[in-house]
Amino acid sequence: MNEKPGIVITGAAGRMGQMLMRCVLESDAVRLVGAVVRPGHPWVGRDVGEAMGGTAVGVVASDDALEAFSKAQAVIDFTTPAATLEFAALAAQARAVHVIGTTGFAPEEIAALEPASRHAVMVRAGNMSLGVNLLVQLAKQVAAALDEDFDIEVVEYHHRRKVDAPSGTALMLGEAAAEGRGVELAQVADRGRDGITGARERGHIGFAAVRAGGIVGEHDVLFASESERVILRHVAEDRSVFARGAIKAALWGQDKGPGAYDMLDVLGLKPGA
Ligand SMILES: NC(=O)C1=CN([C@@H]2O[C@H](COP(=O)(O)OP(=O)(O)OC[C@H]3O[C@@H](n4cnc5c(N)ncnc54)[C@H](OP(=O)(O)O)[C@@H]3O)[C@@H](O)[C@H]2O)C=CC1
Ligand SMILES: O=C(O)C1=N[C@H](C(=O)O)C[C@H](O)C1
Repeated sequence: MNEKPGIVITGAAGRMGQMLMRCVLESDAVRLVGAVVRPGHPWVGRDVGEAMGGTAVGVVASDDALEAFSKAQAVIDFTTPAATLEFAALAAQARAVHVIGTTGFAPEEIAALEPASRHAVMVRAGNMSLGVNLLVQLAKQVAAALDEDFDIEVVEYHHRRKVDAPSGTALMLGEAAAEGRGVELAQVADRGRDGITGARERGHIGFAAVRAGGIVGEHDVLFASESERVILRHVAEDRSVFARGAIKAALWGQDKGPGAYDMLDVLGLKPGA
């Protein structure tokens, strides 16, 4: 390919959608070729640069996802589980790399993404930052090194508008800790404690979610015994860290075969890579 890969952003008017468009427009490696918004959205037919309060960039927001995807080499999608399921089928039809940052999927929705990944590259991660993906590996290592005398708790902090809990990142960290311990997260997860819960069960992995103000995203993995504590912590300072990771994934996917991948693949952090 002698041209920079063309990118379509879905959920273009959203918090991540706007950040993604800014980062794609600033990038020397990719170009913005489309922006998809919900049918009936006030941005339909408007130049997205102007819609974001700036100057025109020559890309008009559309509610026709398939038409937009057919002109693109990659679709970057931070929307909702229902929208992402629709976009997965359309991205596969257009043979575009589908980078999925959306979180809050039910297990059956994750399973429903699989058919699309047989036809095109799909990269999905609850967090696209380098730091969190490193932390995932560290959480696994620490969990493997410390026995069940250490209770594991994942604590996450996000802005007041976040709609899903635990965060996608918290679940990635919990999965990694469970893997390090050699257990199934579903068998040991404590989610949503309230009321007379009884004492904490040995070996369980707890989750707690704080929602307040404009917090971009912070995650702690706490390992606590009776006599000491280890805390692994990541703080996202601004949303561009997620957007830059997603662009990296879109570029990485250009020469890969169809399949389901994650950011550990993109960043070369998979054990044995
Ligand atoms: N993996 C990662 O690194 C990160 C993941 N995220 C995740 O990304 C997702 C989005 O977050 P955020 O940007 O804060 O949320 P927003 O609510 O700000 O944005 C979501 C956007 O998706 C749009 N949308 C929903 N359905 C459709 C549809 N069918 N067609 C077109 N557009 C649609 C919404 O439009 P409307 O308002 O009209 O409904 C909205 O503009 C969340 O799941 C979040 O957890 C966030 C940051 C980092
Ligand atoms: O909704 C958000 O904002 C974020 N969502 C992701 C998650 O659910 O982990 C990633 C990041 O923490 C911001």
